[in-house]
Amino acid sequence: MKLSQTFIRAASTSAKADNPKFYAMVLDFTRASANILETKLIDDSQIKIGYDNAARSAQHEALKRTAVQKKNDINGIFNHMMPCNTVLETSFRVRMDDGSSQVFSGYRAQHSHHRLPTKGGMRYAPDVDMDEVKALAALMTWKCSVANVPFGGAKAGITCDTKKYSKNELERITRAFTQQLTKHGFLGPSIDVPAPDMYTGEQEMAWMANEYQRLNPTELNASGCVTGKPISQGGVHGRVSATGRGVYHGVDLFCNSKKYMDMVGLTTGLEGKTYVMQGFGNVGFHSSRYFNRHGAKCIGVVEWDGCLFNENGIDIYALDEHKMKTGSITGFSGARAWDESKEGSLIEVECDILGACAKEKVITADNAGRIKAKVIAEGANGPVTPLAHEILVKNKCLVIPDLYLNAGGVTVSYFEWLKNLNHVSYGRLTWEFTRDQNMAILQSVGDSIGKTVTPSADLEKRIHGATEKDIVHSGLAFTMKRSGVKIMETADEYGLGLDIRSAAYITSIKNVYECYKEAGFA
Ligand SMILES: NC(=O)C1=CN([C@@H]2O[C@H](COP(=O)(O)OP(=O)(O)OC[C@H]3O[C@@H](n4cnc5c(N)ncnc54)[C@H](O)[C@@H]3O)[C@@H](O)[C@H]2O)C=CC1
Ligand SMILES: O=C(O)CCC(=O)C(=O)O
Repeated sequence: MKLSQTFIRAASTSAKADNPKFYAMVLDFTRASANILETKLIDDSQIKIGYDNAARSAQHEALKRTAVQKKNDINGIFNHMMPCNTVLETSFRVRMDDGSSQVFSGYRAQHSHHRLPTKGGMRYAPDVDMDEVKALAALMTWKCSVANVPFGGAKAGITCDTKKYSKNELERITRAFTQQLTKHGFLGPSIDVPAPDMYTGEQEMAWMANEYQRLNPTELNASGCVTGKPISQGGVHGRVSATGRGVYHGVDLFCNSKKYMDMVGLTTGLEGKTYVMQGFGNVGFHSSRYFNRHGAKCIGVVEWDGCLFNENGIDIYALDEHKMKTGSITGFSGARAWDESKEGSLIEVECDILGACAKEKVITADNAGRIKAKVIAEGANGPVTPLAHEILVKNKCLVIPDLYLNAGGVTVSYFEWLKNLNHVSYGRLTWEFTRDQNMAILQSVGDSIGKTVTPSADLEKRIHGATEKDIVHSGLAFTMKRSGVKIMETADEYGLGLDIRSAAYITSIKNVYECYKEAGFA
């Protein structure tokens, strides 16, 4: 039963070359799920809910509305949730090392203000444009919502090829953009908080934080204007590897579900599974680290300038060293070069898991039918188009979607932001207290049995309170597990089978919808 004509999957309109505009593609996924949710929301308003629930009076109101009125109520909110709320496009001039100057285009899109600050990374790439930034900002809203991270979504980008600029030039570009964001009200710990994304990292975040602090010298919480900073600038332990670590937790959760593994014809667990990794940057490398640590084997790596294959397994640490030294994965001696012009695309080889950790729109209707991996891990944002998604689900491939799977980064960014607002690192206040308490317990046990009880070597290691790293890792693992289980429940409730993307979007849209509905009109 489809009550809404408003949200119709638009994939068919982008069928010809399957190269949809990125923002249209995210809208397409969102609307398809909003469509499914709308029907359920209308039906659900007939169900009796508990007495102590604040929603009860609202539900009584809803019971008086006709189906058409309810549909209009819901669509009124959905229509507000779809577009980007505010966007900034700015051009700014930067002095180059040789004394000349160059003009750059920078963008920031804030998709949804239902929670503030808005949050999302900042990328530097030659093809960055407003469409891309808007798409990524919208994805951030759905990502934060599905992971229960209390931010609205945003994203920034500068159109530039980082390989062409010196470190000093990159610093001036970053500082100039920070000035633009600040001047136009698109940056601040309570307004909008960027983080790393493609071709940006701790260094760019440090420059941004420093420039913002320079412009706002009396702002107490200034360091919370950006996350992903180095520890010395108020960063948190574990942010650099957080996205990859989250990718591992999400993949591990699904790979340990007998139900999902039966659906795709794999045994449970990560142990012994083979994988190909596309994109060997921050997300790809750290995902690989955790996959390997839990027994999976990397047989292929795909980068923009070359591919590597070794069916016996690639030493990803040695490869990382090689990439750090040479700037490329090519020429690595621990695997053979894979020639895509003769051997076909490496992402299409036989393997259990394909890590899509490079960029958007890499799996389209043109190659989706040839993908042999049983699980696709969307570490990147938007790697699969809507048409490709339909083909993959039909071919019994489990696509673990971006909005859930790569939410580890923003989750740990949330922890960093909280640390900045609290002005104290995690664990500092309880470190000694926990040790004293544990020693007192051992003393008490010893007194009651009349012996001296000393801590074992293992207990000695953990006798203090949790470190910042322990807390961050545990908060991340909990978040990924809780959101993953919730998505699985939604998939069951709506009978979605392997369409986990729709399950994640439905879960996420519902949270944002409820937030807007209960907040009322301004
Ligand atoms: N860094 C983070 O915390 C998060 C990143 N993401 C997403 O993950 C993806 C990757 O981001 P990062 O790892 O941070 O960027 P990165 O810049 O560290 O790494 C990207 C890697 O992909 C490679 N690459 C670029 N184009 C490629 C192509 N056509 N084929 C194969 N490889 C290609 C690059 O050479 C680079 O090694 C992006 O979609 C980003 O939006 C998502 C969530 C958080
Ligand atoms: O850490 C953050 O705030 C955002 C990370 C990000 O850009 C993303 O998840 O795509």
